[in-house]
Amino acid sequence: MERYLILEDGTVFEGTAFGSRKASVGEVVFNTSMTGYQEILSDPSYCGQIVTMTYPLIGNYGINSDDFESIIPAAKGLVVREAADFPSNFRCNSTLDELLETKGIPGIAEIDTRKLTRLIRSKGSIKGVLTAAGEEVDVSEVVRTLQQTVLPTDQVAQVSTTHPYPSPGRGKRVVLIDYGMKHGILRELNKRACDVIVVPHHTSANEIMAWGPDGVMLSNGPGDPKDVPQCVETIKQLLGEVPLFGICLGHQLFARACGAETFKLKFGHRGGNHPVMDLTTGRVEITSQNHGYSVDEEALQGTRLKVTHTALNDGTVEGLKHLDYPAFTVQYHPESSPGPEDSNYLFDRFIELMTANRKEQQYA
Ligand SMILES: NC(=O)CC[C@H](N)C(=O)O
Repeated sequence: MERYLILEDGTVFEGTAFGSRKASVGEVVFNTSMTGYQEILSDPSYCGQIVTMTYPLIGNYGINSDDFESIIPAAKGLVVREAADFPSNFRCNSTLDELLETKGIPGIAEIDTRKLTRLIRSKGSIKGVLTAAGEEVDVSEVVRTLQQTVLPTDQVAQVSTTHPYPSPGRGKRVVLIDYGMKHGILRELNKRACDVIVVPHHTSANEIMAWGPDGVMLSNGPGDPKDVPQCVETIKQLLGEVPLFGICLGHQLFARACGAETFKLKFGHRGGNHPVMDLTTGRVEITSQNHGYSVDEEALQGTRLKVTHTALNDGTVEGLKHLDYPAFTVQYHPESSPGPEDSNYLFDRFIELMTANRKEQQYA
């Protein structure tokens, strides 16, 4: 059945519908990962976005019960060149088409994803509509409405947990602030025996400290860091009280809490092979990334933040540490899911930081 992807600049892509039959609106972005579509679709940071996969064959190993990064995928749509009809993998228990249908996410196939990606790269991330399957539309009317549409700014509230919950361990007590957490972060902490309490994004610093944490983890999440100023305030209050480790949105919120600025990148970094240099060691990590905003390096002057990592593709800030307090953050995804695991060591660094801080407090 036919379906259209219509962009706010008037470009129309005609393709075939799969997944949910309904229409949807979102910011159209592209991801260059060759595999990992299940993790990408279920990464809550894609809330409100229509994701284009640049790799031409998607769905070929199906969907399994192990690789979800959240229970309810929040992406607004999926755009592919070819959607595999007959997946083959020993873990596969449903098709991509079935998943998208049950979760109410529209998909479009047979799209020239190279052309679409080049368009996004030259014009920047752009609003788009996936039309309802089989429905004829008045393109100029759709474009006009789309141009006037303001996309929601409450994505963090949409995907964060509403109640605190434990993920117990016998090791370090970590309060994990859920701005739209990928399960991979929790998995990495639990793998290191952490006693994790996941809390909603609006939890106050007092409530967090009342759990007696050894450290606080600031998760990834969707949207613009400027849209959640109360989360920035909470981080300000936590800074210096407890070791902090932030990932992606957590990194951006931390930077803002320390007086830095963030800005929107033209088309973002989304993929599984982004090279990042660790400026301390000179070592290059191949990283998994998904972000549309970035910390402004120039605005770091006058703050107590030091750049620890930079992106080799465009030189933007990829890691920060605080010069006075035990706190560090990265823009990329050390939990991978999907992608290379080169930066997994950062979770060990967080454990070491918590241990060192505990010792310092004991002998203070
Ligand atoms: N993965 C993330 O946490 C993304 C952070 C933020 N929403 C951005 O797009 O930059």
